[in-house]
Amino acid sequence: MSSHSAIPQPLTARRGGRLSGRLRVPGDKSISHRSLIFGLLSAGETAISGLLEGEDVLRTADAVRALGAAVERLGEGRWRVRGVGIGGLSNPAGVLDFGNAGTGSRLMMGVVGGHPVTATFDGDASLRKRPMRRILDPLVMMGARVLSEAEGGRCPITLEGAREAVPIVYETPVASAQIKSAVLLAGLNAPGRTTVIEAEASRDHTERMLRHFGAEVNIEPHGAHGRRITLVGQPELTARPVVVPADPSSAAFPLVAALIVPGSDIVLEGVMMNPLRTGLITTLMEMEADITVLDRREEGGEEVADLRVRASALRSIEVPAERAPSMIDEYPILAVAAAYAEGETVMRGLQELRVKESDRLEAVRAGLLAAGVDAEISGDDLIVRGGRVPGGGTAATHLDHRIAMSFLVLGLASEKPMQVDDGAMIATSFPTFVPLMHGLGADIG
Ligand SMILES: O=C(O)C1=C[C@@H](OP(=O)(O)O)[C@@H](O)[C@H](O)C1
Ligand SMILES: C=C(OP(=O)(O)O)C(=O)O
Repeated sequence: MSSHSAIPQPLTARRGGRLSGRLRVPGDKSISHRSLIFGLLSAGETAISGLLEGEDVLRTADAVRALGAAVERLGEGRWRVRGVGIGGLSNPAGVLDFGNAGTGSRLMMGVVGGHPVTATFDGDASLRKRPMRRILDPLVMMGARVLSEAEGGRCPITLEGAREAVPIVYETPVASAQIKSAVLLAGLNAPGRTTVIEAEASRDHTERMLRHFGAEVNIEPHGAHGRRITLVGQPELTARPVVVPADPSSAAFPLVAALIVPGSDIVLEGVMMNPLRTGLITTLMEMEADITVLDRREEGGEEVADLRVRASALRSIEVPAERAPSMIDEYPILAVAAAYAEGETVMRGLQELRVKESDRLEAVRAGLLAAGVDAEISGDDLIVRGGRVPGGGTAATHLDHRIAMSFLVLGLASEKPMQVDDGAMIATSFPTFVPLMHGLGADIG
């Protein structure tokens, strides 16, 4: 078990003056995990810049090292991975401890599942609750064996990878980039074509990176919103430089803070605008948020832009279920924006929120109630009745970084201060959150 269960760090946010200034949030977490993993699976030296140095990603760096790569930190966000190439993994000496990270653990299960190595995956109390059958099922079809697992397919899990991985055609049971990526990563060491079909398109960073490192990937539309992705197995992956853009899921916190704190005017620099990640921006614009997209450009194979955000009178809306994959991690902070929007906001189709770092549907509802905001869960939908935000309570974070940051943002504009019971997990995805928010003028401490 990792050190995450250490002493809780309560934090309080208070209403203050307007937020202003420019900031760049750290590198994208999804791309950071993947850059290290592709570094491991490539021949040669992968140079990474802008890597997110959050705890989740550092756990992936440790695992990549344990599987045989040389991983070096050269400076802030600058890392170098000397890979072993597909087929070149070694058996790790100890347990692979992924801490709080669903992405790191699940993607690495895919890597191990396609290789003749055996590894034990574990993590903190939150990760131990998360469902892993969704990853193990396709890997078993590809020839991997689950040697041991905790009840219900949970960590700790010992996985023996396939001696000779079998390529499969797999339709994911839920829109999940983690399931898709695990199958494709296992498919890298399988002869022939591995196909993943998803009914709703999930983030495509794995597909983009496969191509960037030299693999052949074919992507076709599937149904109204889905995709069919085919990878040609056993390519020669060659080390390529990776430039990690700023994480839109982290940018979401200062963005919503600027919308709800009266008089605010900020610029978020170089935010990744991959269309499979920008559902929150679309939704906030529908809520009449004043967001101007400036200087759209390309950085490291992804579209990025600067976002100017000014305080806005938000209005409530209905968010359709099919938008969920493009803003899946942003619902907690969207619920905070909804608390400040006049009227009833309905967010549909949020069943996947129940299996994140916490049950986010329930954690958001409970946190809003603690802040004096009327919120309700109806089936898989979340309903927030916004307008007045009294604050003055404590939100329970359940080892969930996004719950912690969301309710701290809420407290920047509520009538009374808002507390979170533990801010320690913020370091998993956005270790500089508190100092960057201070830089804008926010009162969090
Ligand atoms: O592939 C990824 O990098 C991620 C996929 C999403 O999870 P699911 O695949 O479970 O939806 C997301 O919630 C997570 O933060 C990052
Ligand atoms: C769901 C998340 O991450 P993971 O699945 O990697 O733990 C998240 O960062 O919101």
